[in-house]
Order: sequence, then C-alpha cells, then structure tokens
Amino acid sequence: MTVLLEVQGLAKTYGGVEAVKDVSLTVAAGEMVALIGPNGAGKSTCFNMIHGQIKPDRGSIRLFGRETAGMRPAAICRLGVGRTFQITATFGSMRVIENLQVALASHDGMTWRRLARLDRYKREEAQALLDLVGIGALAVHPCGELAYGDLKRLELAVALSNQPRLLLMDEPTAGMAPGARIAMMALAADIARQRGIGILFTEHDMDVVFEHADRLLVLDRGRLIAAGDAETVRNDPQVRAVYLGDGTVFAPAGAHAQEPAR
Ligand SMILES: Nc1ncnc2c1ncn2[C@@H]1O[C@H](COP(=O)(O)OP(=O)(O)OP(=O)(O)O)[C@@H](O)[C@H]1O
Repeated sequence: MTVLLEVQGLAKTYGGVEAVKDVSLTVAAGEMVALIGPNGAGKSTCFNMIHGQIKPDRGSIRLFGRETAGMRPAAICRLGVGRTFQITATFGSMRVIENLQVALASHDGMTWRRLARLDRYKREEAQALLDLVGIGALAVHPCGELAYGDLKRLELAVALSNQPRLLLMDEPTAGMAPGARIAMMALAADIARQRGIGILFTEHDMDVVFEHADRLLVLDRGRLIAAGDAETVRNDPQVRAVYLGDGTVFAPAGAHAQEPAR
C-alpha cells in the first residue's frame, strides 16, 4: 500500500490553547480516512497545517515522500493535493462549466488576459469532470442557481481538476440533507478507489463516517484518543465518553446516529 501522507508529532498552540498536540497519522492510496471529534478538537487546525495555511510549531508532514511542513498552499496543491472546504467557494455569476474551466486554467498557470476565450478552454475535460460528479446536465446553468448539493458536487469536481493524489475534504456534506450526504460520500469514495486517490475527511455526521471511512481517527482537545476501523472506534470507552457518554452516537448500522456534543 503506497503511503501518500505521513504526519508525525504535529503540534500547534494558539496563545495558551494547545489546538493540536503530538498528532501522527497516515493516509494511503485509495484509502478513506475520517478525522472526527467534537467542536474545537483540532480537526481544522490539522487540515490547515497539512494544506499549508498554518505553519506547525512542531512535527513533520510528508506528502508523497517529501517534507512539506511550512510549505505554502499553492506549492502543496501543485504536488497533487486537492481540497474542498466547509463553505463552498464558487463563482456564482459564472456558468457551472466555467468554474471548472477557470480551475483548469489556473492549474495550467494561465493569466486572465490569456483567458479571453475561457468558453473554449479545455471544455471537454471540464465537461468530463462534471459528468463524473453527476452534474453534467447542468454545465451551462448559472452557478448561482445550483441547489446546495449540486454546488458541493461542483466543488468536488474543482478539487479533482488538479488530478490530485490526495484529497482533503473538510466537512464535505455540511448543510446537505441526510440522504444526499451518503450519496455525496459514496461518489467521492467511488472516485477515490477507482483512481487510487487517498481521502482525509472531517465529518460530523456519524452515519456518513461509519458508512464510508476505511479508518477513523478520533481527536479530542488536540490529541488523538483512538484510531481504527468503525467497530474498534465504536467500542472504545474513551470515544464513547467524548460522544455524549451514552453511546447513542454509535447506533447500529442503518439506525440514525447522532452528531457529537457541541
Ligand atoms: N486562529 C485561532 N486563534 C486562536 N485559537 C484558535 C484559532 N483557530 C482555532 N483555535 C482554537 O483551537 C482549538 C481547535 O480548533 P479547530 O478549529 O481546529 O477545531 P475543530 O475540531 O476543527 O472544530 P470544528 O468542528 O468546530 O470545526 C479550539 O480551541 C479553537 O478555539
């Protein structure tokens, strides 16, 4: 199994708050790894350090065998890392396909001046990505008119436009209806497995996590308190204590699970 991401001893303190303490993790090709934990556990801080928005105080981040701690996001993106965000960031006034064409052009280092014919730029490639995420029929719709779930799919297509080997997905299903959440992650999982992309994702919906994660990592107050498959984590007493304490968050498969305490 090819390890894409290897993090060791990662730490970040804000003033007196130890947001992340000594976190180590790996993600391999084709693997779906969920980083879960209550609000304030340190998930976003980990993501931002891996993606270069925040410089770690300590620790090593190796992407595809290369040390990247402290590197800028653009450089990390060029190595083959895609990212989706909790809040979708698309150009509402453009057509759906143009959002992808802009992303493709930007990855190719094109400037706005040279983009006079954006409508023709890699149109087939852009359409193929839209088809892949299931919104090909919406290509010429104004992006601002998309339903929220379709916007999230567009964001996934934009993240894939760089042909990443690793995808970082920060609450990919936030704000979606429960059925759409499972479908969205099923789509991401299918694409990841077909293409050998590793996915590290944060998620508050435990149904989504248990359905799709190959491995779970549980953060609490900056520390990793448990790691393993769904069954291992479901039965971990420390994890159960963090999640409400009564175990209802880990309802049997099929039953609706609750989100962690906020
Ligand atoms: N820029 C910052 N300045 C000061 N403290 C911060 C900053 N960013 C995060 N923190 C603190 O660091 C801790 C970890 O926050 P982080 O956002 O990483 O948690 P999280 O698990 O992503 O939470 P959520 O699920 O709410 O997104 C929290 O105590 C938070 O208040």
